[in-house]
Amino acid sequence: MASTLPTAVENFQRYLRIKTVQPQPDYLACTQFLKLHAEELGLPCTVIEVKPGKPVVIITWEGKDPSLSSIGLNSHTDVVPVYRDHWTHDPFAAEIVTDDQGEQRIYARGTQDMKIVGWGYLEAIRNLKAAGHRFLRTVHLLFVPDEEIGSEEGMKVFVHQPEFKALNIGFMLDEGVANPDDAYYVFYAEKSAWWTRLRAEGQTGHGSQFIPNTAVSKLMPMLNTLLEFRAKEAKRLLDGGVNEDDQTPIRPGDVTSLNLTMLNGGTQVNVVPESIEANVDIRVTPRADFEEFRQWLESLAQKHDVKLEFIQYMANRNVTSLKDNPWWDIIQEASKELGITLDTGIFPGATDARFVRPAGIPVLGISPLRNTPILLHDNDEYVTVKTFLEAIAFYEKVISGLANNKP
Ligand code: MET
Ligand SMILES: [Zn+2]
Ligand SMILES: [Zn+2]
Repeated sequence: MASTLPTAVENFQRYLRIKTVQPQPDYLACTQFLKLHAEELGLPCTVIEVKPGKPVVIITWEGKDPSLSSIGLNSHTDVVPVYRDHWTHDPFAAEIVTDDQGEQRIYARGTQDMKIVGWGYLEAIRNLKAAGHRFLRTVHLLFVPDEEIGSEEGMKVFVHQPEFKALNIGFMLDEGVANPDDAYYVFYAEKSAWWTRLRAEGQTGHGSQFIPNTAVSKLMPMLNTLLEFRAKEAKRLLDGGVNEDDQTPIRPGDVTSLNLTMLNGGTQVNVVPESIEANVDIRVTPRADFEEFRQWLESLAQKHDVKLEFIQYMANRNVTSLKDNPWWDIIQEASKELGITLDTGIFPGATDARFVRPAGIPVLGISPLRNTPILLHDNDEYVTVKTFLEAIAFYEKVISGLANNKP
């Protein structure tokens, strides 16, 4: 039996169906869609091309006192690729399927990361506006490109442009991650992504011979050392100890993670490869000594005659303090009223907040996903309709509070 879905859910499905999937996101369709909804809302929509074909879409709801600093509601529009064969549902159909608990699940790439956030903001604004509210501060919805590939033509550049400065953002919300437990995670800092390319060159020859000095014999020992380090950090997390400096329990943001994500080399099975390349996704916790860790990596590379290059490198210690932070107080108050528990920590991945915090703007990362398995970048990514509707209610409360924060 077909049940009627709230319009908000149907809109969300439409947003999910836009293939903003890397490496060739359909930003054109996405921008048109956002413009259409801005028009429906009666709100001005500005499109700023950070680089040709890389649009930042800003929907603005002006406050009663536009001279006050504004509220930025940030979300990226791009999503990561899928392994289609491993999905049981079309990742871009946004099909709704009822699960064993009777919950309606919306399956689509980007449901969790992070279209639920962007669309949650938008539907919250729609409801608030329809209810006749008008707030003190201006609210800007920012839909930004290319976060999933490092933001080189996204927030990383935009944050330095005059158009960003003109938004006069005093506080920003961005993404977090789903929590299998009954609380929303709130992130005040994040780990630094060091995307590392390792390349070894060596002697080639016949695959039947014991060729000395091969590329593989150089790279492998280095990779093995890295994987040992990985196991040590994983164990530290699993053992459930405490952080030395402040005695808080060790969480994913408090350890350095590392994954060998790409391995390339070789031309034919019986030819010893002249070169081999490994890409390693390293996420360094802000609790680590960046300089010391970097030196360790570089000395390892040197020892094994491996070339090391950082394709993405940030030594980011920027933290949004939760002490004496009125924005945080407002979020806590709103959550309390809704009976939603918050759990604070350091984000294990990277978000656009790492470019915004250094501009002196406090940013908190929240994805309103509780009692939800972590499926970002994974197969069969989904959120439930119930979760999406709760997200809208959460943002309504939070946005009202933030936008009415008296100076
Ligand atoms: N958000 C993505 C990630 O954490 C891309 C960030 S670019 C370092 O992998
Ligand atoms: Zn994301
Ligand atoms: Zn992501």
